[in-house]
Amino acid sequence: MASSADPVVNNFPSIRATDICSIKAVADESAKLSAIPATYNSLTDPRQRQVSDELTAQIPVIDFSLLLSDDPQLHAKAVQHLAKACEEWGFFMVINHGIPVSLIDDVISLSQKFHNLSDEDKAEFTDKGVSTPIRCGTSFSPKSEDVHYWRDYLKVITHPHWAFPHKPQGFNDEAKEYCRETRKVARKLLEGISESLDLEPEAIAKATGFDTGHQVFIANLYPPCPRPELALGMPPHSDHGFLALLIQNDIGGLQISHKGNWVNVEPLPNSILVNTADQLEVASNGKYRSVLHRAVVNKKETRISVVTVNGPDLEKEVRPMPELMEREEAVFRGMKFKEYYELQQKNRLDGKTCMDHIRTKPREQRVLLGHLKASCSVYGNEPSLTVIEKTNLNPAAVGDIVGTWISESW
Ligand SMILES: O=C(O)CCC(=O)C(=O)O
Ligand SMILES: [Fe+2]
Repeated sequence: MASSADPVVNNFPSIRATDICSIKAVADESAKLSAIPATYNSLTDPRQRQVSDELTAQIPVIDFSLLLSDDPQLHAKAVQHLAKACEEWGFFMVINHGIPVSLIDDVISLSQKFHNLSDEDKAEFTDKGVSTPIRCGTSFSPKSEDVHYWRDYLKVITHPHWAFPHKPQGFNDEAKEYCRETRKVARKLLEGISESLDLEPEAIAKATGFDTGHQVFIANLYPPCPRPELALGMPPHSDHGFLALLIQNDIGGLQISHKGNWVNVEPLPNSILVNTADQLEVASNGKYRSVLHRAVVNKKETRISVVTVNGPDLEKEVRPMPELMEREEAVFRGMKFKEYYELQQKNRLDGKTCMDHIRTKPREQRVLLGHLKASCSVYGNEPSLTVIEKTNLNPAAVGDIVGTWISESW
């Protein structure tokens, strides 16, 4: 096991993400080295590196054209598939989404070009706080972190008001088109998800102001890392809105948590990867749990991912849908989305802990964690199985909690 006492880690001068503009520049300079700064050593326990490869092929696939179908039976099938994907995985690949491949390719290559601009060229966009429409930086929230992440980011608030960097040339126009397209896909998916909860298709969008809602465009760059087994591009976390839509260059690195296992995501050609996010968990009253995910890095190649996170109106207070409350008890309290978003962005990214601020039933979780810790003389799949047996709980719920616990404790 490597630790900060490992000479391979320690022969690199200590670097804090607060003192650098990008990890890309550090990686470029250190390309021939075999070390990383100890401040980037986040995978301290080998158990955190375990991946369940056999689950990759089981990741659900949603055919978007069926969701749009005029044939009620085909549409109903698609809604059923969505329900299953949201309930069991919180993650799915969307095929036949209608977004041109050329647009996707352009957005990825322009995102890479943006990150390749010099530090001076990017200086005007340096992250000056969560409410700034355009901000670029490195890691996640460097000031609040003990350990940093091997990632540079550009984050732009693209809806309800459009803002975007004016360079490199063409980026603004292509991104505008892409953001519009992904909002359309996200809205349709949200309609299908609404239906799958026995609500009117428009119900969630209307109650939460989706049409004046918040969209963030995030371009992530993960440079090659000399010790990928020690560093993470992004730690385990869930996203803040309803649905996050992700595209990437040909390099893998996204992993999702499924029943306590980390699973590599291998996208189908031309698919868009979708994960359900925190506000959907709130609106569905905990039925569709936001998926815990992370980004791993590799030794040789630069990975680019582009995410649009599509959420409610910042001024709306999001709470479990009132129609669901006729038959259920609320497991979340309402919170203005602006407040939630700022909470999530300002702090250290830490599993799903941000949701603890709005849970009405944190006790249930603590009891579960107690069972889990007590039963955890083994690792991998077994603790979650033990907890499922002991508590008779929904395996997906246990998987989530196990994932959060793994990210907090290991
Ligand atoms: O790059 C990835 O695969 C994950 C990115 C991500 O989770 C995010 O930007 O929130
Ligand atoms: Fe994410």
